[in-house]
Amino acid sequence: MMTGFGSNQYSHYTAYYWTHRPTNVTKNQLMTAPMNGKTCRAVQLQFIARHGSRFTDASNMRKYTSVHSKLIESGQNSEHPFLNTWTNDYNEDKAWELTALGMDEMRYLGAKYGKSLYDLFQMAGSRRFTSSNTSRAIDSANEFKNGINEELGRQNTLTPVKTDERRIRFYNGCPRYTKDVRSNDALLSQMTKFEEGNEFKSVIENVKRRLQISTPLTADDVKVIRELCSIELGAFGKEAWCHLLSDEDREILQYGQDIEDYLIRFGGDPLNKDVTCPLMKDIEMSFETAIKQIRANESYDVMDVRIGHFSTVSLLLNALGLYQDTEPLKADNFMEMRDRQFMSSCVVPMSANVAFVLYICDSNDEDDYAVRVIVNDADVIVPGCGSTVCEYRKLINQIQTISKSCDYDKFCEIDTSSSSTISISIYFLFIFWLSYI
Ligand SMILES: O=C(O)[C@@H](COP(=O)(O)O)OP(=O)(O)O
Repeated sequence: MMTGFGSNQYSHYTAYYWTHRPTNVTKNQLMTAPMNGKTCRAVQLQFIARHGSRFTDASNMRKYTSVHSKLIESGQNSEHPFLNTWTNDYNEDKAWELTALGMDEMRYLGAKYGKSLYDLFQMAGSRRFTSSNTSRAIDSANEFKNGINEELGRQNTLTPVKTDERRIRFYNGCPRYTKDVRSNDALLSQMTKFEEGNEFKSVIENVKRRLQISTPLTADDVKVIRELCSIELGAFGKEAWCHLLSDEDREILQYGQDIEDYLIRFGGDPLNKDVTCPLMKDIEMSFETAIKQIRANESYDVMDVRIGHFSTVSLLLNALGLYQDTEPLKADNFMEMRDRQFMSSCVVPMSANVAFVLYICDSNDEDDYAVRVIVNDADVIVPGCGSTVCEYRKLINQIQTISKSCDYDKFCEIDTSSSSTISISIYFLFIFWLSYI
């Protein structure tokens, strides 16, 4: 169960451990970092993550039953006998909820950061935990806390989780982004085209061949089979459904989903950067406040944890300029993009996370701070930084390209000027017609 199945290309439904194996850290491993010949000391952790592995939603749970019935009625062959005994045991009360694996992922991450920044968290200072208002995000934040507490040998003394939709699911409260990106059929047409193309058709034919059935299957049917494979693996450690698809089939199915995610949740539209404004402002403010309070010798947030969703993390990574491909993901370039940077199962699996560790390098120099950026347990170089330990000013410059001049409420307004121009023209035409008759 820990390692998943096959190539683990399950896009949104990839469990964290399947693409990022658990590793051991040593106590205080992140407490120091080198910068320009100095040894810097950790003073703050900002941690932003997608919630842990979860169950699917209720409507998909129902689709499981209809696809299973379709296969049974098609007279599927005897090579997959599990289909004859499989029952849909998914309880709709569990829709969207964390699985045991998801809780484990978040506890693991909490323990990992608790251990690698042990001395930092022994310090006085406040801890901030924020999540969206979904139970999977709140539960994940609590599991992360449990992991830290276990590592520090403490009872549950950390502050409670606060919910804040605007900072965590900033993309949900923005009418312009919804209209121009999420509901933009023209933008999403690349994904639809890919699902109607030859690669996708070959997956459908492969599944039919394995089952020896002639009943037509749809793109949605094979997507449900892929989801059943990953959900059953993640929730129950069962892999029977996975045998209906090959690694190549999964790679094609993932590309279809990655096209959609690239378009609406990553680099596919310029608005995808601007919409991160509330989160980017919050990250900047958390750094700036901590630095100001450190200088004033005051207590500050030594830990600032935010737990959200796929889009929280993917939009943040895109805004930081990470995992950028030179070519866009499109319906006609599957083969060229096989080694792409933006591969959702690796970049944004369940529990995907971005850690910013703030360091002070010279307490006599007010501006001498650095930040180490760690994505899914690996150090990354943010563009403009030049190295994995980044001078604070350089990182803030990158963040400020979005946070500095953004006016989120104004940005999110839908431009009605063209429709109002049409209304005014119709009004004057009507007046003109009245005066004419
Ligand atoms: O449906 C999914 O897989 C994502 C997409 O939703 P947004 O990230 O766009 O809210 O949600 P998640 O599992 O992270 O809650």
